[in-house]
Amino acid sequence: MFLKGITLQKEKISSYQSYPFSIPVIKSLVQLHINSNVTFFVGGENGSGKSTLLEAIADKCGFHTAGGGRNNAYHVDASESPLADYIRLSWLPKVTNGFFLRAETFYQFASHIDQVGGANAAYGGMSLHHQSHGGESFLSLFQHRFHKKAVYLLDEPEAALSPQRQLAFLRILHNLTEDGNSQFIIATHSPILLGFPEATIFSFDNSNIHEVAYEDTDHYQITRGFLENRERFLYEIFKEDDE
Ligand SMILES: Nc1ncnc2c1ncn2[C@@H]1O[C@H](COP(=O)(O)OP(=O)(O)OP(=O)(O)O)[C@@H](O)[C@H]1O
Repeated sequence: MFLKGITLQKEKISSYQSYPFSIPVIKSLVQLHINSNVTFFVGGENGSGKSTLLEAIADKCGFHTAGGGRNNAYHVDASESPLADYIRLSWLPKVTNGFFLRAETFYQFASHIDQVGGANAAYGGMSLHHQSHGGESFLSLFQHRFHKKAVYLLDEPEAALSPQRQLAFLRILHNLTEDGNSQFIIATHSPILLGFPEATIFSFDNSNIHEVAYEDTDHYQITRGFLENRERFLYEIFKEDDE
């Protein structure tokens, strides 16, 4: 583990009226202690601030905020992270290797790798575009590039992964983190990814960031309820419309 904590430097903030400080979880953030090699950010409600915080961490790490590593300043407009200047990262030890990946920019990222001749061993020996759709190239990236002491920041990686590939991704996550050489922070809505053992899950619901057990997440409970009794579940939600 490398990144141990994130502190909001409140003394620098002059107003909480506008983005990003108007987001409840950012407003209430003091310090977030990271204590696992795999940390998840979840929020039942959309727009709870997960991407905002992840992007600020990426910016602070020096990663391209459109998604990518330090040397991947490819042409997708990097968004300014208005939060980055207001957070402090605590490291032990500090690492500079790593990667920020956003599902929606993965396609552009694959193009960039093609352009710079990146279809080499680091990416599985073939163009990412030629590896049957996003899902496979995505896994190829994890398998071939993620092997150094590094911190990886992933925003909804499940968007490019089928359920089987999410399981394959869990195996890669296991292999990369068991020796402590890699650290991941992942914003996700996937009940499969969240099931990674010994991960810490931080919920962004109810206006503050707090740790939750896997079984207590909405993602687990809703998926379980749905799969266990789909007919009943659907009856209940359709009934709400009819009332
Ligand atoms: N650049 C911006 N300027 C102003 N408001 C923004 C900006 N980016 C995001 N927001 C708003 O900030 C809030 C938090 O957004 P964010 O994308 O961080 O949430 P999230 O938890 O990642 O959501 P989701 O689960 O839908 O991906 C949302 O209300 C969003 O509309």
